[in-house]
Amino acid sequence: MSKYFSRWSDLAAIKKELADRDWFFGTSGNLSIKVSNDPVTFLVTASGKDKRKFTNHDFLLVDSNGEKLEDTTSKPSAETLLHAKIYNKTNAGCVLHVHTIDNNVITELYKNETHIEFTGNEIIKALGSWEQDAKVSIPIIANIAHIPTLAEQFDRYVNGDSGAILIENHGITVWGKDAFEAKKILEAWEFLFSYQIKVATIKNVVGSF
Ligand SMILES: CSC[C@@H](O)[C@@H](O)C(=O)COP(=O)(O)O
Ligand SMILES: [Zn+2]
Repeated sequence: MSKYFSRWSDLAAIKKELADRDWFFGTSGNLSIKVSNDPVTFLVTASGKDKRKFTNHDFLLVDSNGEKLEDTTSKPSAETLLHAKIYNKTNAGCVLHVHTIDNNVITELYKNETHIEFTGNEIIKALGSWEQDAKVSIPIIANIAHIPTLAEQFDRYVNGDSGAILIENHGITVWGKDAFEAKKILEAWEFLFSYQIKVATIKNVVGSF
């Protein structure tokens, strides 16, 4: 099987897992997987589709600028430029972007903060930090409608082969060396967001008595 088809099936598999989690509300979300390094090419989800549905037109191949390399009427994701920033700058092999209630609410809870820090939770090990009392931090950037401007802001925090960035009241983008790692990172952050929101809610309710 060519690399193209093998990567296609890897991306379809992760898309199915995220769809099973119901993380693709209202056509939101976009996913990509690297196909080649030199030149950089990657498969990215087609724009505007319901990512819970599975068709032969779900993904298209694009170049390092996010321009399509296939003769198709499909358009690459509106946020392809964010994926391109990661592949051009790091050795990441997979990028996942989802809008969840938790990843939106957490940015509201930490409005005016540039980062959110988490410590004291076992799931932090899934983010690669194994030491006692490890701290992890995720940046929050403003949600700018003009994608090239958003991509410039986003690029400031693309600093390693794996990582995650929150976009305020929009969603999260994570990346890792392959689909397995990217999904692990995504799930660990979503766990931390959900945990933090529940703790904050309980403390608020208890505090009001
Ligand atoms: C309807 S969700 C809003 C979109 O603008 C975007 O944020 C998104 O995640 C999906 O856009 P897409 O172009 O389908 O990749
Ligand atoms: Zn989005």
